[in-house]
Amino acid sequence: MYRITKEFHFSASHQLCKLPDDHPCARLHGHNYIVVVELASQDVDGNGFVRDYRELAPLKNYIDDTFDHRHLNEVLGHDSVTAECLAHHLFGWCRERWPETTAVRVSETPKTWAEYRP
Ligand SMILES: Nc1nc2c(c(=O)[nH]1)N=C([C@H](O)[C@H](O)COP(=O)(O)OP(=O)(O)OP(=O)(O)O)CN2
Ligand SMILES: [Zn+2]
Repeated sequence: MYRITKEFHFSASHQLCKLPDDHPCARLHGHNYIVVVELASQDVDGNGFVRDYRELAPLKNYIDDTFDHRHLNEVLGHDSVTAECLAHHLFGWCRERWPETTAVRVSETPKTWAEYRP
């Protein structure tokens, strides 16, 4: 099995309104998010690729246009935009376009990662 990953970055605000008032993440705050998409395949194509990294450019465009420097509660229309939620959302977006998508990971801070892998 071959696996490839590509990393994307964006900055955004969010507020986890379901958390208790004394939880710091219940306050409006922001992160420099990192997104990693993973694709896997038993075989490579004639170029030796699972998929050309350059074909993942639409994900960069989607992230830049939809999430970068925006308020994620407004973008996704709810008050619980966790890293898990973002990983799940972006997994669905990628899987629709690239069937070899196996996982999406999202980092909010240098110490944390959430992954969606069905
Ligand atoms: N499972 C999850 N837990 C938390 C999420 C999340 O998306 N999934 N999100 C948050 C906050 O939005 C934010 O990410 C804060 O995380 P935290 O680790 O608390 O960040 P700190 O830098 O404050 O951590 P320190 O331990 O103080 O370094 C919270 N939890
Ligand atoms: Zn946060």
